[in-house]
Amino acid sequence: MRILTAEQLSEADKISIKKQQISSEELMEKAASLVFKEIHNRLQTAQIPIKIFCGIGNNGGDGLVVARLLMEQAYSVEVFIVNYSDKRSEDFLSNFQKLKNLDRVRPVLINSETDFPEIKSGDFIIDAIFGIGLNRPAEGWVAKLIDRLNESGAFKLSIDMPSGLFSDKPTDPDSSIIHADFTLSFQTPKMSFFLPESMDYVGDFQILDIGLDKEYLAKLKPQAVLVSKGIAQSLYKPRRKNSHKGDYGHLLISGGSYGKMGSVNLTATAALRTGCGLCTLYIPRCGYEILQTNLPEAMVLTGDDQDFLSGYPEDFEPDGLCFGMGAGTSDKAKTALEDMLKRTKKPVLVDADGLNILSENKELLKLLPENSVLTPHPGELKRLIGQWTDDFEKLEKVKKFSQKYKIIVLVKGAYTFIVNREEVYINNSGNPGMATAGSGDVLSGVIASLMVQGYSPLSAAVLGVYQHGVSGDIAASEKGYEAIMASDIAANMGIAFLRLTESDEA
Ligand SMILES: NC(=O)C1=CN([C@@H]2O[C@H](COP(=O)(O)OP(=O)(O)OC[C@H]3O[C@@H](n4cnc5c(N)ncnc54)[C@H](OP(=O)(O)O)[C@@H]3O)[C@@H](O)[C@H]2O)[C@@H](O)CC1
Ligand SMILES: [K+]
Repeated sequence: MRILTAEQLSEADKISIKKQQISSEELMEKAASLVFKEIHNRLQTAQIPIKIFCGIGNNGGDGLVVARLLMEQAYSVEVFIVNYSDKRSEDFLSNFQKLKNLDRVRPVLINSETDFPEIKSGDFIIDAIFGIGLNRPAEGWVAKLIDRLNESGAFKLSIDMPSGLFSDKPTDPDSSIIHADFTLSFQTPKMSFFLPESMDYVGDFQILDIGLDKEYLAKLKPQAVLVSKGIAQSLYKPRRKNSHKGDYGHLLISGGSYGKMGSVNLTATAALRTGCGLCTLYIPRCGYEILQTNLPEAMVLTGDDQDFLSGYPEDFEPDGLCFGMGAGTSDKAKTALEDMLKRTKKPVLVDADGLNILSENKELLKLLPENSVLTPHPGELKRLIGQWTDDFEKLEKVKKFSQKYKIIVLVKGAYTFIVNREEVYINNSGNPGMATAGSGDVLSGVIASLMVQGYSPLSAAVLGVYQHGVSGDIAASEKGYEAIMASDIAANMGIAFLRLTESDEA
């Protein structure tokens, strides 16, 4: 699914109206009917008090249509017009008239704080105050109304956007923003739904296809692409019957230090569970027995230092390299990374302490082969690219960093972003149980394994992040969030691949 800006969507709105020869009022009726259907499906005419707060633009117009449709089904509905301006939109006005024509309804105008209704925690609030037309923070009594709705404890459903939240630029966290429990949004998800600073305002969300012109939408450059099962399936390369382990690549994983061999174990297990043909581990000597005993499927080479990574194996040509987990940031580990980068032209994956070494020795960034993959979590990212003022600036900085060094950069989080120069992919699989020690080590193993199996680094990153999330979702369904350990994510990778190749009908 492609993520578009407010400007692109309102343009698509106009073009669709023209091409489909419908009026904007008909499009509003269609969009709002879909919202009504979702509510009706869930409430099944339950007589709970529904309070709809409508602005005076088209988002408010949507709210008025939903109000009318709910009333036709005999729901208990009160309508409040948040009368913040006299510039009422045409479609608002025609739907306002239609609503007033129903004799049971008396929409209440809110012009100041004294007009605020009482809101109880058992109310069901529909928020149609502002949508994608928001162009400045909510102010004055409108801001106070938003705060009041938030404090009420009532369930809040936002139409298109939580009111007060910008869709594609930063919103001041001190401004008043509806804290929605659920958002029903039109046509495409919006960028702010996925960013750590704003995602909590959105609650759970669902996208309603209001039928904007597909041909036109396809031509637009998206802000980002939301990775779906379909995209993951299109990247997947089935294994051929007529093949042997040499066809699936030889991965070298370089990392570990005294007390941190578990990270290498996790990365290697994940890599093997993701299907690479061969896996060699390059580690300090203290890890030799540990890994040979724990993971007989992997081969082990050691440097000459007992406790820290050092040097790089002579006369060794793997198909791909993965560096950093548990490696520490000692001078020896730095030299190990430098030696590795000087010896290879193939894209590498650098994670964890490898990223910290790069942050402390920025000159090494220039040695990264083109299309190498970096997998920082927010702390590591900050050390690499410097501080940012908000999530949108962060993303711009990551894009520039990716362009400058010609590399692929992940921004790990609840939604992991995969940034390849100007292109951004957002992953939607996974769950909060995966916020656990070693989860990142497993992810590195998955992506690096795909890289040596002939996937392009970008495909490996997109498919790897998606599969890592699916595997975590399988673990969560079996164990619950709290009990997930990183090794469970590696262990379920096989089922995650079975799920990937299953059609949805099956
Ligand atoms: N595009 C689509 O695909 C479809 C869109 N549809 C619906 O239309 C919605 C967009 O409607 P919209 O453009 O009329 O804007 P909306 O969000 O109702 O705001 C109204 C006006 O408020 C104003 N304003 C802004 N900020 C303000 C502030 N802080 N405080 C006070 N005033 C402020 C500003 O006007 P201004 O005062 O700046 O002239 C703005 O124009 C969209 O979210 C969806 O629900 C569907 O019906 C069909 C398909
Ligand atoms: K809204």
